[in-house]
Amino acid sequence: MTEAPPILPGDDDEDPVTGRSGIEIRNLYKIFGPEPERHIAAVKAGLSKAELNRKHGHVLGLTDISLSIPPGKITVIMGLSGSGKSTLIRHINGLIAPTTGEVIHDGADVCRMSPKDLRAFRRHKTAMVFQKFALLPHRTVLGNTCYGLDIQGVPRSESEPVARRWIARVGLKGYEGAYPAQLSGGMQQRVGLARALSTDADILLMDEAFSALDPLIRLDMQAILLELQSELRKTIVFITHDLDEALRLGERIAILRDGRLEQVGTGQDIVLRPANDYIAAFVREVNRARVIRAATVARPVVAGAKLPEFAVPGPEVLETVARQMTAAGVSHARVLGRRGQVRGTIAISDVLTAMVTPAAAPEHDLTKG
Ligand SMILES: Nc1ncnc2c1ncn2[C@@H]1O[C@H](COP(=O)(O)OP(=O)(O)OP(=O)(O)O)[C@@H](O)[C@H]1O
Repeated sequence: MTEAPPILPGDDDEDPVTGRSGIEIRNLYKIFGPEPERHIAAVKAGLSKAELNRKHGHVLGLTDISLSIPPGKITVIMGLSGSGKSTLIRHINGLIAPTTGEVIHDGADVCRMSPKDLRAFRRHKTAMVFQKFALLPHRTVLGNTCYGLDIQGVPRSESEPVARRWIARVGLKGYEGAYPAQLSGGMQQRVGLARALSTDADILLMDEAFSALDPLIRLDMQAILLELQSELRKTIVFITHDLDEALRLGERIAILRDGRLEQVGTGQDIVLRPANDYIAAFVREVNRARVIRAATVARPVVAGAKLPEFAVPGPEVLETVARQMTAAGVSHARVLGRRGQVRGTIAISDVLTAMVTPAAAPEHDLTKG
């Protein structure tokens, strides 16, 4: 196949069980200000962000966030500026304590860990990739990549081979001795990624990690992340304010607005079944052909009917399916699941209709079950 790798955020088939623990965020509230506890009851009773600010001079950062972050998947947290994305991700590694609520990982509440346990959790279980790269200017690529292992106390004789491996994996072999100032933005963020991966942390927290990059470099980094993730299956929490990036990367997408969760679901869910007008407006301009997948539009197989010979993968996006069917000169195709099983059939007219008509797609949604 000559196509680019398909965009596969999704609900087509179950992912293999990774055996790792995810993150469970429960009823999280965060009020910023000198006396957050004084106002929590009023906020829980419905005091709005604007009222809290006007009457009491406190800022409501997060309101009643409950979110399951599954292990081994990329969960994207998206929202506009000020919606609470950074505040939420900082709760996950305990950089911020909630006013009330819990962040459970491996049976322990990150918000209530002792300083010692929290330090160990941050160093060994989580790694962060930042928007502004956060590389140390006086360290080489190799020195920066070793940094996470240095603070874990791993000797250089052990950390350097690991770091060199990851430097090669992110495409920077040969640059081990270069300094950050000698690298482009994209290359610096590859170092950021190599540094995060070197620690072997299960949880990768990526805060607008690609937002400072030029569009093409950004696409490149997204592709690198997806490729690495298909093998590593880390628990990744990726923050972005960019819907295209969210749809490309997110196996699960949580949309925040003013500190509240508006919708959580797959990219398909959000584009095809927006929970409210706000989300609908958000996704209106999305290129549906690059989001909706063949399995979503497929019709169930009719017993006894002859199956078309031409086959398309169920997780493939419609843009690619349309191209494949047109190139093959076929009007109908079988739709296959990830394991090669027949999921249904698809007509080119269904593909084209779903690409342009908001209501057309969910009718025969075979992505569930
Ligand atoms: N330390 C703080 N003190 C007071 N208010 C804060 C603090 N940190 C965040 N806030 C407020 O909490 C809300 C959420 O901010 P946050 O930075 O989490 O949003 P964001 O979605 O990450 O925005 P951006 O995309 O601009 O980074 C905003 O109203 C912000 O002003």
